[in-house]
Amino acid sequence: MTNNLRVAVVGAGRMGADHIDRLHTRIVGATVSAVVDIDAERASAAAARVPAAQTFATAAEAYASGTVDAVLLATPGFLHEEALFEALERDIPIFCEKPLTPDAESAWRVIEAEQALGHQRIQVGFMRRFDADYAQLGSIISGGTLGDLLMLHCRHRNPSTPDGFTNEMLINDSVVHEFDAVRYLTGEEITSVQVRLGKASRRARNGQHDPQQVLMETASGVLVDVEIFVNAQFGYEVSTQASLEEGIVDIGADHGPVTRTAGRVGGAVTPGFEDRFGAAYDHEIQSWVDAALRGEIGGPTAWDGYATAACCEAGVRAQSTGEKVTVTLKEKPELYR
Ligand SMILES: NC(=O)C1=CN([C@@H]2O[C@H](COP(=O)(O)OP(=O)(O)OC[C@H]3O[C@@H](n4cnc5c(N)ncnc54)[C@H](O)[C@@H]3O)[C@@H](O)[C@H]2O)C=CC1
Ligand SMILES: O=C1[C@@H](O)[C@H](O)[C@@H](O)[C@H](O)[C@H]1O
Repeated sequence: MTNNLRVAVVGAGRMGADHIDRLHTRIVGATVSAVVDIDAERASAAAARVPAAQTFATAAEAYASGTVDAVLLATPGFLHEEALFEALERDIPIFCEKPLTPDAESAWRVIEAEQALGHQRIQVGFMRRFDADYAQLGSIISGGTLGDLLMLHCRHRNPSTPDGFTNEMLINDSVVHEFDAVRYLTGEEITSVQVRLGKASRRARNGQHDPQQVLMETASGVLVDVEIFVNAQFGYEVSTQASLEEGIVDIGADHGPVTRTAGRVGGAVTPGFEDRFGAAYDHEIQSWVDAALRGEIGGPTAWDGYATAACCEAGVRAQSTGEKVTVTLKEKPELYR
């Protein structure tokens, strides 16, 4: 067995370039052997930092080069399904940035393809599971010392959105993280999703109604509310307050020194997800590489991708109806139990 995973990174945009940098500088046991992007300039710019990496316009060309043992997909979510099939056909370790796919039907097709392979190959990029705050909250909840979890109050605020970030993407690209985090923290599936649209910010673009309030219920009745606000200007915030029978727990406050001087008190606001979740991304990719070298996966599965895609689909429907939409999942296949 090799002790160096040669990785092709497909999609060298904001997230792909960040993963290339971490694979090249901080991750042990892997090298970036190929950078794939339809935009040749982007591919070259990202590969320039990694002398050993070749650039390609398509994943197929990278695979044909014979230099690829595993693939990291960081193209937009609507392109993941086809790329996943292509990689599953080669039976190589796959790290797929979230979302697995944007809707339940396409996610289920991926599940079926992985089942046909007979073993798990896909790890989905829900990095919050690798964040220290989330892990600690998870331990408090599962440890039971504060009694049962009753409610979760979540805030998910981004400073602004890139061009092309649609109203559906508030759910499919942003709240998809809360869908996974809620499933992770409660150990339960989400049974319904409702979206409330109130007063909108004048900053919202591309047909977005921003902010939105997303309400969920889990199988045992835990109630969750999320403020998703993607043009919040001030900076980045992903924080949660958990109400348990015997106490309240907060995670996700800005960290760093708080200085009191000249009659003022304050610290720095987190600018973006790269800073808030930098360590979590490092842990998730290291976990993927370590597991891939053993022929396993090291994090959220295609089932997690499917279950969250079903929630996204319900959320997008709820955006237009305002009604509570039930989330119905197919039976969990043996491969994911
Ligand atoms: N886990 C997290 O916190 C985050 C995850 N993401 C996810 O990462 C993925 C990429 O997002 P961003 O980097 O923000 O997007 P981006 O738009 O910055 O980059 C996407 C790249 O894919 C390339 N591309 C498009 N079509 C392609 C094709 N057919 N073949 C090869 N390359 C192609 C584009 O030229 C671009 O360079 C998405 O799935 C997104 O949801 C994004 C931000 C944070
Ligand atoms: O995944 C991410 C982005 O795609 C999304 O657009 C942001 O809202 C999230 O905070 C970030 O983690």
